[in-house]
Amino acid sequence: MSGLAGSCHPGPVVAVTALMTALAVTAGQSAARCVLTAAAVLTGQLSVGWCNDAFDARRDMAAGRRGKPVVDGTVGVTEVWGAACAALALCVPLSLACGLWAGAVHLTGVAAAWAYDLRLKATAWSWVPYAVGFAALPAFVALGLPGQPWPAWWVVTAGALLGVGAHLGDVLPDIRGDLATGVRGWPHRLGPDGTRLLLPVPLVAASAVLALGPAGPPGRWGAAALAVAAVVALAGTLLGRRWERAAFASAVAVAVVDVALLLLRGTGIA
Ligand SMILES: CC(C)=CCC/C(C)=C/CC/C(C)=C/COP(=O)(O)OP(=O)(O)O
Repeated sequence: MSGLAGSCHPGPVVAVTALMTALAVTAGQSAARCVLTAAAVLTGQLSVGWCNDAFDARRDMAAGRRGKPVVDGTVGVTEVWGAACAALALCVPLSLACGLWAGAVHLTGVAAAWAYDLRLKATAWSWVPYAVGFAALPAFVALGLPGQPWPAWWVVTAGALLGVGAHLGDVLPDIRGDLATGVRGWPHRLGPDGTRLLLPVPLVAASAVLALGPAGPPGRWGAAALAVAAVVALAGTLLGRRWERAAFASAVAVAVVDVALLLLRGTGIA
């Protein structure tokens, strides 16, 4: 059981599910709908995480990659595939139970993420599933509100930008190891320096869209958050020339600002 838990990419699964549940609450979904939204997002994320480890198992074993349960032998590849398919099978009705449009949008995001796992991860298009998947998540929450309102442009755009930033940040620490095993996604083609320099751009752009996108002035908190994000990103870019970890840490800090802004703007996403 711990092997299965470890191979679902538990960190992102918990973080994305918690964030979307919080967004559902602030956006004004009913308690029952919030539970349904959380369950749909959880099963979608689990299916993508398990599919990723199951599909990569042979390569990870050949590379003797540490920290992967299928490589350590704490879970079998067949079990991980079974879990991925079971989670996906649950995700379909749970998503559609939030409404036809909401379900279709969420399942499009999940399908894009499976395409990442099965094919696009090792291509120049590796950023596309992240953009589509992360844009779909707030759209799913908005369309799950009473009356199925269309999401605001700025929340979908910010989601896509956060997704691109998440992709660059996820790959940055692994670029050199991945290149040794033949994976050549978009960040690998940019190289470690190119990825490090580009990383803050979509994240600060997301801050700007979240602060300035909604109608009316950004307010004191919005303006302060945007200023903090810009300063932290600049510091990360300068310090990152010497310490790559500083670039990564500053990107995480800007992403935290983005999440706070997203929740602050939660009531107006539709
Ligand atoms: C709506 C929705 C489902 C959105 C998610 C979007 C998306 C593309 C997620 C991918 C998550 C994932 C398993 C990354 C692992 O990447 P990796 O294989 O580079 O990392 P690893 O080698 O460390 O496992």
